[in-house]
Amino acid sequence: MTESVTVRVPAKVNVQLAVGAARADGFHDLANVFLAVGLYDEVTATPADSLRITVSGPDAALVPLDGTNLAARAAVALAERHGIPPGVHLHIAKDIPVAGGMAGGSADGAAALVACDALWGVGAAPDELLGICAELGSDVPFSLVGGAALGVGRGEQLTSLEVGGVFHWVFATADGGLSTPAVYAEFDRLTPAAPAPQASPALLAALREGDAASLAPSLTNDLQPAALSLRPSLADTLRAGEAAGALASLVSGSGPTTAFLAKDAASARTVAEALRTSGTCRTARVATSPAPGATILG
Ligand SMILES: C[C@@](CO)(OP(=O)(O)O)[C@H](O)COP(=O)(O)OP(=O)(O)OC[C@H]1O[C@@H](n2ccc(N)nc2=O)[C@H](O)[C@@H]1O
Ligand SMILES: Nc1ncnc2c1ncn2[C@@H]1O[C@H](COP(=O)(O)OP(=O)(O)O)[C@@H](O)[C@H]1O
Repeated sequence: MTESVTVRVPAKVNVQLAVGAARADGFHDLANVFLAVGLYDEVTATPADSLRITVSGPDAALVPLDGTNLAARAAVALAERHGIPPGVHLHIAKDIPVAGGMAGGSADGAAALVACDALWGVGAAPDELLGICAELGSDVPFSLVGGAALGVGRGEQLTSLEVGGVFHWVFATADGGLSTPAVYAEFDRLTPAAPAPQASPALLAALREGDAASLAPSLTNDLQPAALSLRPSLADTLRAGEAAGALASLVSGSGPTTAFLAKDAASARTVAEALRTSGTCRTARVATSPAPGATILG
């Protein structure tokens, strides 16, 4: 019997997040251009008598260990469909900021699904895995596939996008998270008549070309004013990164992590160092994109 399976899964940044009006079901229609970035969690699944979650890493204390953890929900969803008892120990080695707008929980859900599928020998088809991901959360399907994709509907209906080069990023993390529903509610308050969301052709072309200078002016996040309204100090972080030479800055998804696009690896290191000493963030990390989706290691 397989002893354990480890799956590595990336964080994401939304290079365009166009948000429409709230729907009857409470979700918002999106044109959500996801880009996977090379900051990773690893989820290891090991046989156990019952479902158990453990977490390591600097933010481990912020992660729920009960059935609300997206990794636990993924294991239960797969087990129920296939009539398998969900006996598994899932260990999450957490490096993605928690509640930071980088889809760390979604990443763990996708990783746990792939790990349990392999551990239990289920062999679910990719479409079944994607369907389970969409039930777990709007961002979870993207964590499974990685790379770059346009997400429509609530963000779960994906079309893969071509990326023609490597992009260099800096991510400034903040103390304390922001709640995704609270940021969407603030968006509704600030945007009484949101137009239908549309992906930007210029942005898609810049991704295709792999050209950071063309991507920079196209980066947009409709949730940014709402995140700044709830956390005004993020404006200082955005200014600090731009002053240090970033080509562009934006809030990552619902925040409060802020993302800075750099010209190259050396510029990314300079921007990160300036942010670390600026006093406007907790820390700053460099990462490149695109990155592969949930991948079994070894
Ligand atoms: C904003 C984004 C951008 O990619 O991510 P984060 O920045 O939080 O990581 C996503 O839309 C977050 O997706 P995810 O975190 O999976 O959300 P879900 O679990 O599906 O939904 C949580 C809550 O967010 C709101 N929500 C989410 C997606 C959507 N299209 N419209 C919404 O209004 C709803 O209030 C919903 O109850
Ligand atoms: N495996 C997980 N890792 C992190 N948070 C999780 C996880 N499972 C559930 N959560 C819950 O999801 C919330 C949002 O976390 P996260 O996915 O990291 O942020 P975001 O939605 O901003 O990208 C957390 O505050 C936590 O309560």
